[in-house]
Amino acid sequence: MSENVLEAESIRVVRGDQEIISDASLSVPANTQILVQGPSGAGKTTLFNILGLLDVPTSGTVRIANEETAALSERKRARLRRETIGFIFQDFQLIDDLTAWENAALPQDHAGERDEEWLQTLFTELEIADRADQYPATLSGGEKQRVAIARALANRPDIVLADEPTGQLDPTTTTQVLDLLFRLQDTTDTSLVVISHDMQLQPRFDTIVRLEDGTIHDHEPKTEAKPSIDT
Ligand SMILES: Nc1ncnc2c1ncn2[C@@H]1O[C@H](COP(=O)(O)OP(=O)(O)OP(=O)(O)O)[C@@H](O)[C@H]1O
Repeated sequence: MSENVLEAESIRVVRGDQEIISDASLSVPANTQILVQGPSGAGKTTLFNILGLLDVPTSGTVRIANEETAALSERKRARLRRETIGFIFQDFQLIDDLTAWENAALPQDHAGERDEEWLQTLFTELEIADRADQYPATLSGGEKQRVAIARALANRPDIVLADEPTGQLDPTTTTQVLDLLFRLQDTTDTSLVVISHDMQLQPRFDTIVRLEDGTIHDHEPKTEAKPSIDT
């Protein structure tokens, strides 16, 4: 049995006549932080969608919780996604007519079971307990992203995938949101995979992977954590 929470192997993605990802492999061990960095147009969002089971590759395999996902029905993929992955997006993707609390509870509601105590812990840790009844339109960008972090962790996922999570935040708010995200990542034993073009995020991560022209070029592990990347 592999100890990796996610393994992507030989991923190739072709859309129309364009090869967006040529041959990318990524292993994500439990409780690690990985930054996938690359310039605009490198294929980061495409890779994010593949790793998060939101899209399927042209070829290659994605295993999550040791489950090979290629042959799964859309229903089973959705269930695996809900049970094992939390998502954070650049534009927050909160639902306007739900309160902060209701937005964060959505993954639990989809799974059929509310855990109000865990939600309360998340809101307290993220310092938004006093914002629970507010609607997204009345929240700042940093508060919206903290609600999105609560939503990502609501079902205690093995892995949190974040696509440019600080892209709409100013530098001070970026620091605050990342501090909270890393603290929760550590206390929940979740693996965090952040996809971003922002070079300033680098010093905070155990492992940095570069995605360029659809290919993963190298990785720079800074600690004993052992994510392995092959090109
Ligand atoms: N469905 C699609 N059909 C055709 N081309 C696509 C499709 N999706 C993405 N592309 C192209 O693939 C390339 C990579 O896109 P992607 O959004 O994954 O890059 P990115 O690294 O996330 O870029 P950015 O940082 O600017 O958001 C781009 O040239 C894009 O136009």
